[in-house]
Amino acid sequence: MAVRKKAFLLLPPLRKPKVPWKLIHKRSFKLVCCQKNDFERICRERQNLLKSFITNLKERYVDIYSQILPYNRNFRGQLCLLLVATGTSLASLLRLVSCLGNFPTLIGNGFQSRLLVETGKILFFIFLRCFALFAQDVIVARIVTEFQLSLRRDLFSRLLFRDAAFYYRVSCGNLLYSCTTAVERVSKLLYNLLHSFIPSFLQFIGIFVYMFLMSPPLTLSLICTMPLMLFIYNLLERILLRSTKRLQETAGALSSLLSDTFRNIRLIQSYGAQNYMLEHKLENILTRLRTQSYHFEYSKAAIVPLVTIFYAISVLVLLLMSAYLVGKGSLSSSALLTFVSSIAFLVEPLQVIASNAAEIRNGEVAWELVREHLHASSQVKDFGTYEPQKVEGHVEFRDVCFSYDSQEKHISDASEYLLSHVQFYVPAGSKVAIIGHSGSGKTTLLQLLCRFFDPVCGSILIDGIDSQSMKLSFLRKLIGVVPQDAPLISGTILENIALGHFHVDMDKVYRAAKVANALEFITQLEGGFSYDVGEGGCRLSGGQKQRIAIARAVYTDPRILLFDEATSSLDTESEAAIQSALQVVARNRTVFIVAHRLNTIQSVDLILVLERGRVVEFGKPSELLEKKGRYSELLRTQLSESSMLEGNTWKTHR
Ligand SMILES: Nc1ncnc2c1ncn2[C@@H]1O[C@H](COP(=O)(O)OP(=O)(O)OP(=O)(O)O)[C@@H](O)[C@H]1O
Repeated sequence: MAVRKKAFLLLPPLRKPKVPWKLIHKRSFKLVCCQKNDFERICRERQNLLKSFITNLKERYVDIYSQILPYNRNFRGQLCLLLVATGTSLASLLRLVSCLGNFPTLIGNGFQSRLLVETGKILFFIFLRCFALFAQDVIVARIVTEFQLSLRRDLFSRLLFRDAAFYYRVSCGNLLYSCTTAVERVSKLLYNLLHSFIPSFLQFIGIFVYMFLMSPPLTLSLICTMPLMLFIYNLLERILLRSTKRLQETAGALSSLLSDTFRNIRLIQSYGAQNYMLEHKLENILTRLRTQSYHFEYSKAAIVPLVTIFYAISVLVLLLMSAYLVGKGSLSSSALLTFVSSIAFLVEPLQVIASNAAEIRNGEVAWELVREHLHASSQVKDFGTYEPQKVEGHVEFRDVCFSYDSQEKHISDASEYLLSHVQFYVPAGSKVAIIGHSGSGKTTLLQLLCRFFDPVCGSILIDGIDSQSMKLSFLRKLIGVVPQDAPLISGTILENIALGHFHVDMDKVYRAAKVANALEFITQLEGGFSYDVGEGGCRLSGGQKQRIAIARAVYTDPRILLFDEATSSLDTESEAAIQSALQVVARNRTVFIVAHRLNTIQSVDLILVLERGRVVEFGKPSELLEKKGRYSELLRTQLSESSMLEGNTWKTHR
């Protein structure tokens, strides 16, 4: 027992994944110096290390592939065909080797019939193997193409339904990278796995068993260098894994930079920031990319030569061993010839596996990224089922608190909330203006109403029903939104007004455009409703974009309308057009207007004043004016500012 204990302590420390080397050395040093009564604790520690080592292996080799392989729905049938083709190619190879082994005994006896039969057999098996390899290629190509398409579809559909918090957290470049390059890399991984890795592995096992049955001592001498080779291979794989991860992170950053640059190209050009973007931003990433690419390529390049060196050493050991065995008379020279001809077929799969190692690692890292997007859960849950026949549009906020980072940290103090104990009731059909300083939480309040985020506490009720108990798609149809920046998608005006509708009702489109005060300018555009608005609506003015966004919100005839006002950036004519559109649109609907300029909200029924996330005033405009509180103060400040501005303008004109 004591000897066993000592032996156990002298074992090299098991490597726990992600434990730095220094720590491992410290640990092994402690192991050697420890007291005997610490033995049980050390045993437990080692068992845990072993467990985590096995879990790590399982995660890498079993879990990843068990998730990727069944991804394709029609996978099983095609996989069976692939197994048949692989089996046929392997069997024909083994038969080929054995036929080649018979050949030396037939040489020297002229063209006898057996020689012809053996030649015919060899030809047949060569053809059979070539046909099986062709079938393998075709089946793998079909599996991989189907896999790639269904993975792209699935990823895109998951991303379309992700919540707003996700899109604030993950960069656009990362998402582009995941949907394009990462998917291609995972497909390449599957291709390598089915086309090279599994057939090569099966070929290796088949030839190995065949050789072992022929001569166990020679086979063992051949593989005596294998543990060392596997160790080196494993080490290189780890290095590859690390550099692949870094490389993919940098590639994601590059995609982010590119999408950011092209989206904001006019801003960059107008500030003359092209050289800054090129020499500072891009150069930084390219330098990182260069270093990481070299690191990756060097490790990749080292794999095949190392495998070949170990192969050469194994062959030398084999030659020595065979000389000894032939000399002793326990191995015939024809058996030796068959054995040697088999070695080429044994080494070929090893080289294939080694040369594909880098791409397999690349694919595994890309899969981690894709899997994260596929399986991460949304913070906003769609558990509600309630879909009432008729909705009036009464809206109530009941003691609502909210913070954007409530998911990351626990909030104990109410003052840390962005919106704190917000409480108000808006009867159906009312027009409410939400006012307050920039950053006071006005837009956030509207985002909560649409359930882009859920409150940390309290509830939001529509017609007295908690909005979380309603089906999310129903709730979103109930609410029309005109955001501050009035975003448009690339396509025609028609597509933008009837966004998301497969069947377009042209009468409704005309009516929506008319009430949004957009019909006149649309009919003047070339192609009218078929006019292409360009990427993000870049071929329209700010006021035109706003009016199309209003028409879009009206098209679905929502009970509640949210308007995040951005009229301050428009000229007086566009602003007047939008204001009059709003007057029409607002009829018979509950409307929330985030107002930045108080002169635009003279005809509202209620005013809600937000200050640092708290409702400081709520009521009819006349009541609030009488009260002489925050609203009248804000109104006075804005009026004096605008009269000063007008005075300045007048002076300049003079
Ligand atoms: N996705 C987000 N993640 C973290 N913080 C956010 C996020 N969106 C907004 N904020 C922060 O929340 C606060 C309120 O933002 P919000 O857009 O609601 O203000 P606002 O009153 O509408 O401002 P403005 O009048 O300037 O549009 C701001 O301090 C802002 O920095």
